[in-house]
Amino acid sequence: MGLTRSIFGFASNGCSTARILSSSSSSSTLFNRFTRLSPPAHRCLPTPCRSPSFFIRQINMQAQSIAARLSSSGILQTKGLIGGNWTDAHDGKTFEVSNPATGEVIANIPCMGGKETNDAITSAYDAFNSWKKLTAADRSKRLRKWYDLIMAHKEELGQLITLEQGKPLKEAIGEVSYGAGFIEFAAEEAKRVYGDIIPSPLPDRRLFVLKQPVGVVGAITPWNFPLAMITRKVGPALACGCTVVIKPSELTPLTALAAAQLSLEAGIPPGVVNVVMGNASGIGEALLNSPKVRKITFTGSTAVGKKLMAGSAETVKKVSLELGGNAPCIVFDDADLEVALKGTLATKFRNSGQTCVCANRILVQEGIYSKFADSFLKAVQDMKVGEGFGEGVVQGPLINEAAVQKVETLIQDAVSKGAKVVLGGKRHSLGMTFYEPTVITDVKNEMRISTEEVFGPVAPLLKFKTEEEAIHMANDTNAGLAAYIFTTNVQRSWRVSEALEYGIVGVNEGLVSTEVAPFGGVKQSGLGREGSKYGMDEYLEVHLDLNFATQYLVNPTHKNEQSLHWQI
Ligand SMILES: NC(=O)c1ccc[n+]([C@@H]2O[C@H](COP(=O)([O-])OP(=O)(O)OC[C@H]3O[C@@H](n4cnc5c(N)ncnc54)[C@H](O)[C@@H]3O)[C@@H](O)[C@H]2O)c1
Ligand SMILES: O=CCCC(=O)O
Repeated sequence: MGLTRSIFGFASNGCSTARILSSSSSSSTLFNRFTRLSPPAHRCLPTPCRSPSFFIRQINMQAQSIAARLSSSGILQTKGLIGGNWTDAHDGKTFEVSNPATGEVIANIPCMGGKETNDAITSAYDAFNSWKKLTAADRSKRLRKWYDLIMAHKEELGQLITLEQGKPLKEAIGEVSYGAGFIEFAAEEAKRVYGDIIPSPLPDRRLFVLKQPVGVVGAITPWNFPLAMITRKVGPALACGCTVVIKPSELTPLTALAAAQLSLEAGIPPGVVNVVMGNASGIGEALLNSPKVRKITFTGSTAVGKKLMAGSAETVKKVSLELGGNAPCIVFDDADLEVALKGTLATKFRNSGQTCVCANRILVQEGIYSKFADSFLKAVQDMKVGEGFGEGVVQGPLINEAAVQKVETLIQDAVSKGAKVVLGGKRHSLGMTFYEPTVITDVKNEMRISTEEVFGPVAPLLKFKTEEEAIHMANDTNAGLAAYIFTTNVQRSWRVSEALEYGIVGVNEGLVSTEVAPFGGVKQSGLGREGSKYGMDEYLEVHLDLNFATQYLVNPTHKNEQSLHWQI
């Protein structure tokens, strides 16, 4: 118990469970390392003590001071948010959130399930009635204020992301700006939810098309972008007049809770934004089963997305799915080598390769293959791996042990089928879930490393001869999220881009995500789009008002003598 310290500076006491959780440094680390393998639902534990619930155990000085600053800034929350109230689980259970770089427990969070989710749905349903009736200008102002607050807390939110997700601080702060951008864009777009007036076939009818908010939205998000994957949904949902129940990943709930706290400060009324987390399947079932939830918006794996889509059928909910990718990155002989290298490195190693739009297969034409491979190898060799807060670090840890094991399995499979590891290919000497930046050559499109999403810092190089072969290889997958091509031939750039069966194609560009453009996939990479005006449509229903009241404009004594022809 002696080593257990809350960031508020006093030792917790009287909590037998806390004692169990805070055993010696090494066993604590080991415990956390392995518990991150299990589904969060299985990690629900009795609440260790009444308050505070935010602990940092055996942390290094840097993490400790970051935690203290985060706490004193008041944006840190460690309970669920239901109807504007910070809430514990009804049975007092909690689960641990830990730092993937060190295994240290950062916080104990209420382990919520179906009951709390139903409460959150009720709150969101009640709040919907008044939120949808605010003027668009009013909703816009509050969203703008939320954006401003997030940007004002950019550094702290970035630190929080690095603490719970592991990405380098610079990238984490970049995610905050990127994520906030979706709220800023939605704040502007809220004022432009236009309808239509359709020319009527009859003189005394008017046909108005109104756009109305869908209703209560269940938003389920992954751990790889703990803020941006939430704002990309919640910004437009709120702008359109919907209310939300957010279920962030149990691996990274703290950023979601901090963002929710800022939404309250921004004047977004209680119940409009709710956050529950803990038992993913219990929460999912409650969201799916409730007829009050009219929309499920999900970002995550294709397997879970399919389940949610099937589960939405019973109550016929609208569904948006942002699922896994298998991005080909095609480098043609005529590519500008510098541009191709820069773009490929950016798309491959962003977030330690844990991005749905990361290059999963790097297809290089035979004429430039050796030159590209040599330069690529040199650049990857220079990448600094370490804890996200470390100076000059460009690659942090993977999210958990399961992620490392997946990478290992895919590499073993590729090597057993003839691929060669030319760089890395093993765990990093830093231990934990750090993995060496890796380059593999002689990869074939049939290997598992090409057909499955790697989600790690592994660059598989494949060789191709012709443009047709490259297009065939690129499209030979069930996924269809992002693809990249590098060429200086303008005709080819158009031709190949349009032949690729993908929602997004980067041409001489490795970073394709922005709030002003539609983001989303085709085939099994998903349904719908996020960002831009298209992202707004996902939260709107089309309402037709076929209005005969205009008879009184034509002639006050006018009789309904004419009908639309299909009613005759
Ligand atoms: N297309 C995109 O925009 C996009 C963006 C980011 C991540 N992703 C994908 O997400 C995956 C990585 O994220 P992940 O590991 O968190 O994915 P995941 O599918 O395991 O989990 C995503 C979310 O779903 C929840 N969940 C899991 N089972 C559930 C259930 N039965 N009911 C309700 N919720 C459930 C999780 O707790 C989490 O909050 C990758 O495949 C990646 O490509 C896609
Ligand atoms: O992981 C997928 C989302 C990444 C992005 O928005 O660029």
